[in-house]
Amino acid sequence: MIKNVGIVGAGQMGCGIAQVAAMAGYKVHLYDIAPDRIEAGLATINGNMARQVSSGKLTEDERKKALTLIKGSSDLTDLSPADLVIEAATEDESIKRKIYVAVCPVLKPDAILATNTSSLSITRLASATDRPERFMGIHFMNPVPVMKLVELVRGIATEEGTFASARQFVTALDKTITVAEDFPAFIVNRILLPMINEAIYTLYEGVGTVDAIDTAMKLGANHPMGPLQLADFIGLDTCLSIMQVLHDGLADSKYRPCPLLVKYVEAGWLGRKSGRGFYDYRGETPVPTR
Ligand SMILES: CC(=O)CC(=O)SCCNC(=O)CCNC(=O)[C@H](O)C(C)(C)COP(=O)(O)OP(=O)(O)OC[C@H]1O[C@@H](n2cnc3c(N)ncnc32)[C@H](O)[C@@H]1OP(=O)(O)O
Ligand SMILES: NC(=O)C1=CN([C@@H]2O[C@H](COP(=O)(O)OP(=O)(O)OC[C@H]3O[C@@H](n4cnc5c(N)ncnc54)[C@H](OP(=O)(O)O)[C@@H]3O)[C@@H](O)[C@H]2O)C=CC1
Repeated sequence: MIKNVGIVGAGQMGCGIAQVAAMAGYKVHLYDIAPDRIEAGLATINGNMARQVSSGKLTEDERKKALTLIKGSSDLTDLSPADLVIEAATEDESIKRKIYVAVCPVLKPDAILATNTSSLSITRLASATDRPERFMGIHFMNPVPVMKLVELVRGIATEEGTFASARQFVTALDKTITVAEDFPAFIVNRILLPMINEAIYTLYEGVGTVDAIDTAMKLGANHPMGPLQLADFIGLDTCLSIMQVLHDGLADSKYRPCPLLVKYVEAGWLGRKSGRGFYDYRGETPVPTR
């Protein structure tokens, strides 16, 4: 029975997962290596809930109750009471593997460890843990409080009890589950990221400007965000990592990351989270960078 949830990584996804878990009544501990990340994350969660109170989706009492359920620290041992830990750190296999090596000795023997990875092999990540049978992918979508879908992904060793507990947890968050097999980038990103990468090629080849491409897809295909706006929202570092996993894992040149995407990431232009990507967010309204 899951009661205590630990989250590793207080970025946009970790904080979103913390928010929805606390709103469903789970006790949440948010861990990040950087204490300022945790502070900023808790402030974002507070702001999101305050907005929900103003729009009448949440009462002030519910907000206060949910907030008291979330604690944060940079001390890994605070994850020891967790029945389920969801790792939502940077999309980099070596970072995730190091986290598992550090976190496993702290956890209860029967605790479940899950990853929110967008693309990496669950079976390969599981091999860096001491509990492959209690390890799986629980892949939330961004923004977590708004998006209904969660992909569940089993590794080769994932036990049925682990899967059933994850299903029960995600259902309690009022999300809809889809099951994906353990192939690079699963279902959503296998389809979405090549589209985003193609939009970046469209920009790179001068077929259209940032504004033309995003307007075309918003008004011409009824997408809520243009693909370049969405890439900035996801994070260009994450988009590049997913394309690299698709390219390496499926060995097909159609997944070649666009050189312009590589250049933006090398510049540290990671999208909204760093203040600049295909748009510049440092002013009052986002301005296209091309
Ligand atoms: C990379 C991966 O591994 C997988 C992925 O996640 S891929 C990305 C998947 N996500 C998408 O494709 C998102 C596409 N975009 C959208 O659906 C919409 O633009 C959107 C839901 C993000 C915003 O919708 P919108 O109508 O333009 O904005 P807006 O009216 O301001 O917001 C709608 C609601 O969402 C909430 N919201 C918007 N952004 C939010 C955020 N970042 N965090 C929390 N809540 C947010 C708003 O507060 C608002 O809630 P209320 O109705 O309670 O006030
Ligand atoms: N962005 C998206 O749309 C989606 C992302 N995901 C996945 O979720 C995960 C997180 O993505 P997202 O939240 O966007 O990324 P962010 O960059 O917003 O957050 C990642 C967080 O992990 C922290 N971190 C890095 N190394 C460690 C470590 N060793 N221990 C603890 N924390 C660490 C980072 O800190 P610092 O910045 O200080 O390095 C940062 O706070 C990734 O696996 C991503 O693929 C899944 C669905 C959607």
